Amino acid sequence: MLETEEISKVAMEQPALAPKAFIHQKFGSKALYRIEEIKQPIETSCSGLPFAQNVQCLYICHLDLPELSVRSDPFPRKKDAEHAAAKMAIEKLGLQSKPNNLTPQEALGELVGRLNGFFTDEFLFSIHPLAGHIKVALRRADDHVGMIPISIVAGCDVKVNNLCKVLNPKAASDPLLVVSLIIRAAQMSTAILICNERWICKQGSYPAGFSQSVKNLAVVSAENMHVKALFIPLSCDKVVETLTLNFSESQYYMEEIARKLHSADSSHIVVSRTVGKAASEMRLYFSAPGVPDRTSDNVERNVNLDMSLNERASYLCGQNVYGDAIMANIGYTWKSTDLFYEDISLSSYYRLILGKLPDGNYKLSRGAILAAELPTMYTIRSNWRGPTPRELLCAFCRQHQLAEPLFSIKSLDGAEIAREHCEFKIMSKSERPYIDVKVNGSKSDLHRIEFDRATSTFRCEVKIISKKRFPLVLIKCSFDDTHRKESDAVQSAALKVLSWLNMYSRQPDIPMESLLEFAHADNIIVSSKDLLSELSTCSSAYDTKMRKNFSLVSSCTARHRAVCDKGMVLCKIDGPDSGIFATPGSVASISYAVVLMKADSSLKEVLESNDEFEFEMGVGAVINELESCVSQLTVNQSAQFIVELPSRDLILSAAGPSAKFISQSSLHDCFLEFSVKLLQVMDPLEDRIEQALFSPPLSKQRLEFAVERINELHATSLVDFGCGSGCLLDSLLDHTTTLEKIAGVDISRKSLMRAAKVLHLKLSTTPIRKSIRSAVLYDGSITNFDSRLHEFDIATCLEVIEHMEEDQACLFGDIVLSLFCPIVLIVSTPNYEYNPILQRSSVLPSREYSEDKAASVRFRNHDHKFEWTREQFQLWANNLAERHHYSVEFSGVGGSGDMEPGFASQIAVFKRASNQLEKPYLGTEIPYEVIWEWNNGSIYNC
Ligand SMILES: C[S@@+](CC[C@H](N)C(=O)[O-])C[C@H]1O[C@@H](n2cnc3c(N)ncnc32)[C@H](O)[C@@H]1O
Ligand SMILES: [Mg+2]
Repeated sequence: MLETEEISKVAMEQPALAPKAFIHQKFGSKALYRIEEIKQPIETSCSGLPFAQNVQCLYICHLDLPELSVRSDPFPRKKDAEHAAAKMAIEKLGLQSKPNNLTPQEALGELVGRLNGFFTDEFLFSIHPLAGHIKVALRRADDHVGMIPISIVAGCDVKVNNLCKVLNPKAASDPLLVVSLIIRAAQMSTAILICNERWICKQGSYPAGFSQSVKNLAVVSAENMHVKALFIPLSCDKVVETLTLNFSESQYYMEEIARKLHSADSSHIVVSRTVGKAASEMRLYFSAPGVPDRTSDNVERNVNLDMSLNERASYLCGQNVYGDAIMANIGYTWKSTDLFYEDISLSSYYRLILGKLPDGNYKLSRGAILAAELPTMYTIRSNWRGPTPRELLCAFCRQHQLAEPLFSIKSLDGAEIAREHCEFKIMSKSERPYIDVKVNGSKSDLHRIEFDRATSTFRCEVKIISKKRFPLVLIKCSFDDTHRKESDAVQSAALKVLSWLNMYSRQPDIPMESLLEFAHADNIIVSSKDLLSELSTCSSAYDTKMRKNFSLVSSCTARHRAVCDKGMVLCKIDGPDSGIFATPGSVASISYAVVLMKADSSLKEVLESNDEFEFEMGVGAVINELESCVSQLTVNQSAQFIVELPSRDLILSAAGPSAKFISQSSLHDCFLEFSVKLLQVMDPLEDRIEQALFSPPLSKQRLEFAVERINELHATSLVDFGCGSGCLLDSLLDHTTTLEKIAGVDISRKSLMRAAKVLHLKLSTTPIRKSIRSAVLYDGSITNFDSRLHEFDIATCLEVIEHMEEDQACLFGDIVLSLFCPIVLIVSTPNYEYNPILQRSSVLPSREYSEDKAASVRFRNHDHKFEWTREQFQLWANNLAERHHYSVEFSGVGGSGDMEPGFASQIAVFKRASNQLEKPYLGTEIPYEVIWEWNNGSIYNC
């Protein structure tokens, strides 16, 4: 169980939102402010002013919201007019989250007053949704003239609901309780009459002739309307279906809903609050189970009621819905007295459910339900697409009636980092703080990393507190984010919590212990029992019933199998190779279409398509198969691949108008076919910097540096450690060198595939240097020794070590010089001291660096695990060289070695002291896997 006291203070101190900010939060760009300027005469012009001031300029603000328009009083300042309009709108819509600090007694008084207001003569001429209901009721020909169902009062007026919540907090989730509270309040009023505990109306009649004038008002405009709605059966085993509500001009629409729900009349119908968007009139309707006396604690009845809780419908609206339910988008609005109605498709229902899942809002707002996935990592703002993790987490909490997440940031300086992370430390004022890393696990062999005191790490803590049992902490996550902006730390932390919640929602039957283990690994503390009870209403949507897969395409033929054993997708690629491809950290722009297909071609429905869709590579922002396919394409190439069907609800969410047809079709033997085209690639930030600021780009300068060393040495064999997509090896083939044998090693299979493609093309088509006799690409980690690469003339390791954990980089150093034993080893890595120049530069294509000038110096790439100063690099290299009898010289590219702060990219060239190895290596260790091999023109391809 987590501590609670400290939280209450923080949460209490949260400032209330200003009216404009509140409107913005609720309606976003749908809130339209228009300022009208009016001139008003001033009665007495002020003496002493040089010109007589006869008129004064005033401003009126018109605020248009989807469901309401208001007009402020005139104000001398535009700002005040806007403020007043926003305040009016909030009051009219009853949006204030809680009437300020009312006692239950005061709330009851206000409730009686509010109800009285609805049954005055003037109210009928106001534009309030309830006025429409009363006007139709006055046209009734039966005994219930002028009477409206009690539940519609709460359904149409948020303020009534809010007052009921003060009377009993359980009213927030229980519309039956709200009905009981309204009855109680109405009984205290002499102006209101309650009939059969179901109807409510004015006590006494409206003035003579009044009813006639009301009848003349247009209430229901069209004749014989047909509105598509949804039927959500009580039993989760029965599917949700569409149904048509038929209205005629003379009929009250609630009566048609009652008829469809097999209820005697509209007074038996209970209405939920609106579902979905702010402007929506979408609600759930159900038959009131028995006499709705919920104010007394009748346990027996509650038990029975629980049995008939419609889980799916309750989850959608966040209120208890009993029995079969109808979801319809219909009602009177604040804008007009006419009945508003809109069809609801089956797909909208599944989208609503999807929107409540932690990753659902991301998929929906990206318009990519089948293609997008919630990314696993937040790298930099400029690479993120769609709502930010923080926005997504806030939306999730709001939807699940959890309190808004609290984020608190703490900045740790270098000294604090060292203090928190290591056992060995010196912290005198004159010395820089440092961490000692053990090399080869030995305490005597320590590698020292020093911190700049100004280097910041941000620790972001996220807390989600229960609204119902305030201030109980349900989730707490503490997360360190090194060398980045505070806002990035917040986003990363929010994403972590979201990802954990996502795991829970995807596998509702996952044992709690495993869930907690995952949480623990991510530094997330969960008050499991309490969290589950808070989220219990979602259990049905998280239920396997809802997320059950269609039967998977077991009969999928070999031709159809998309994913091969190594996680690569087999895709049919069209178009010439343009040489521009997307690597991790870059942003790919693609167009794609997803078609639902049946193996015998009897079904072919386009489910989703996007003409331009951008996503960051390498962070899981799209489904695996799509990322794998895109990584094999070059710009302007297109490809097709197929995948097995995802869950039923996901297909139906994406299906749009065809959802009804699809839900009735057998999806046995169906699969999804993706057609993708790579339109454009935005390079990773590090590459963008290197290309924008250096000419030739640093990668080219590093290559030229290596070629010079190869020629100096007359090297005949070269291995590139961490060869990536083979840039160095490929470019070497364009130079005249003495090389005969080249090899590359990397752990990224995707990069190796690309390298193989490029090298294969060049070696087999261009009449290249005859000198090359063999080329091999290996899949393996450079921290493991493979005897096939023993004693090459030259080894390169360019911009790789900083992508490994620091201890692994140190291990690589030892392995390469003690076991691989090249004559020359070239290692390059960024010079951390050069970063301020890059960050200050105005030529940077990304806004990322220019955004926060005040922030600390950060790494060049989110994937860098460390970046060393010249001193740190030289300390590492000198110690390493000494341990393994190598000499070392320092150089670099970009900038100058003679001027502060040195080269942009620092290079160490290690040379073996003796030409002959003391002990030749005799063993055979071959942990690497050959990915591709070329020998004197004969090709061996894995
Ligand atoms: C920034 S890229 C550099 C690629 C290439 N050397 C160049 O200069 O273009 C870093 C590469 O190191 C690889 N890498 C990281 N850790 C590795 C390891 N332990 N073993 C092999 N390769 C590794 C990554 O997969 C990636 O391809
Ligand atoms: Mg790098």
